[in-house]
Amino acid sequence: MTKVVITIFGASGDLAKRKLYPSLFRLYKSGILAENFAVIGTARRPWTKDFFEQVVIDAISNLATTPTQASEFASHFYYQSHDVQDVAHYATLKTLQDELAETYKTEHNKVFFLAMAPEFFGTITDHLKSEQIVDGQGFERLIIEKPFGTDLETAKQLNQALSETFDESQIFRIDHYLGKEMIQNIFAVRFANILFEHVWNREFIDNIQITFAESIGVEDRGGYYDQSGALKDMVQNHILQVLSILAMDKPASFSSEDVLPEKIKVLQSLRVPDEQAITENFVRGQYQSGRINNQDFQAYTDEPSVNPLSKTETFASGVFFVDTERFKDVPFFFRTGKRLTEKGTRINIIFKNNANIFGESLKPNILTIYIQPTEGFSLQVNGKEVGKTFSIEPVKLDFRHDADALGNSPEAYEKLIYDVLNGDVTNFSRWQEVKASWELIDKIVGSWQLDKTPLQYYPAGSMGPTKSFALLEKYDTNWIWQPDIWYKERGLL
Ligand SMILES: NC(=O)C1=CN([C@@H]2O[C@H](COP(=O)(O)OP(=O)(O)OC[C@H]3O[C@@H](n4cnc5c(N)ncnc54)[C@H](OP(=O)(O)O)[C@@H]3O)[C@@H](O)[C@H]2O)C=CC1
Ligand SMILES: O=C1O[C@H](COP(=O)(O)O)[C@@H](O)[C@H](O)[C@H]1O
Repeated sequence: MTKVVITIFGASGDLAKRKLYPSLFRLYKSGILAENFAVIGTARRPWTKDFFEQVVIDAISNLATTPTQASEFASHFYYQSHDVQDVAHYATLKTLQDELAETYKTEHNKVFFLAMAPEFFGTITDHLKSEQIVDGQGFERLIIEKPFGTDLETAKQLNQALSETFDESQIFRIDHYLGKEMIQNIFAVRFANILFEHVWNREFIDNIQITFAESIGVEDRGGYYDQSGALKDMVQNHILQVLSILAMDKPASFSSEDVLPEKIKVLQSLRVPDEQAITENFVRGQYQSGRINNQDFQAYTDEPSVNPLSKTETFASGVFFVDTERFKDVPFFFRTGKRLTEKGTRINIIFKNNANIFGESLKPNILTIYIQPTEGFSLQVNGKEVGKTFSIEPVKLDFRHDADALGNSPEAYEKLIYDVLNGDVTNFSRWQEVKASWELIDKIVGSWQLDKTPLQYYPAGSMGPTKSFALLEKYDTNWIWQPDIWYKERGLL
């Protein structure tokens, strides 16, 4: 049971309501948060404690077993109307925090969750220090949301600002993909199976394919997204984090002290492409109007808050190389985009074909890690086709479940908040990782901004521009995964 006061900046926002309150409630139901915790919610709007409690109750209504359970949980929530730019408000916050520490006997342990626009992060942490809300008593941890900067320079400035108040071990940079069940499961697949551990290298792996496909568009986030684009929104953080887990060397133990340096080593070993390699090896796309599941969708440039002349990419694809002994010259292909055929987050590890005794070319072994919407693994292996003659056919060993149907698969945020309460930084991005990934992404963004790689258009409901398929053909391979509809349209299913 953790003793703590958690202060949420941005308590009236979307993230707080959709993710944070349900996650805190699950931790409450499982007893990790019990009597000795309180939550201070802050935002500018003038809510009362009663109103805030009701907001929290509404946010957890589908998770609570009884109304009493929901209201007991919500009674731990306190609201403080607060403009983060106004120093005077921090004095009131300090008083409330000290009172709650006494009332709930939290031993002055504190967590600060910055669930607001990143431009406020530095201001908040400065005031937390100057007004002695961070006072050196108990544990003091800071959780911050993405994006961590918009390029290397702004990321450095932000990091410098945060480090005036918190040291690196106190900063938890959220990448919610690191809280996903199947992303964490990559560690188990790689290091708990002798079957994979010894073949996880350039000698046996031909290529790795990472697909993070979304069928949604930019929804109501056009303003943010148009300044960001797929590369910064999904690749700089989530895809490179996942790649670092896939490519890392075996850590001496499964502790943050051993795991994180291995991940950092991968990100620092990413080959930085020159101009020519960027043009040849990376694809940027933007969706036009199209149909998904018999529904019409408008083009990206017609979305609200998007510049009608925007050249922002809603799709990014390419190939990364990790110059380590383990993976030198093995292509790590990736693609991610909005308004693609369907939501599908998965990783395919394609093994090399060995010389065989059967006199025919065989299909490769393929390990697929399904991240969402279903979770699980499959392994394509070759077997004998049933019958009198002897021929080989690939079969799939498949283990999958629907995370929602299972109902107890903890939300990524629940797992990550649990880690913060335990002071475990393993599933958070360290500054050196962020720095290394921006160094690479800045290079590509710079080239794209000069329009050296032409923007490719794709219809909503497709799997992105044809150039993304041509890229893999250049490397004598294909995207292993396509949605069923893709095969149907080509008469292959
Ligand atoms: N929503 C999501 O699913 C995700 C969000 N994120 C990140 O999380 C952060 C928050 O996102 P989201 O919840 O969607 O944003 P919202 O716009 O929904 O919420 C912003 C919050 O900040 C408060 N706020 C704004 N200005 C001030 C101010 N000057 N002083 C005090 N409070 C202020 C708002 O309340 P009020 O207006 O009352 O002041 C509101 O509570 C962002 O960094 C975003 O990138 C990351 C991944 C997913
Ligand atoms: O960080 C982000 O992630 C979501 C996709 O997350 P998922 O958990 O639903 O796969 C993406 O839609 C959003 O643009 C991006 O900011």
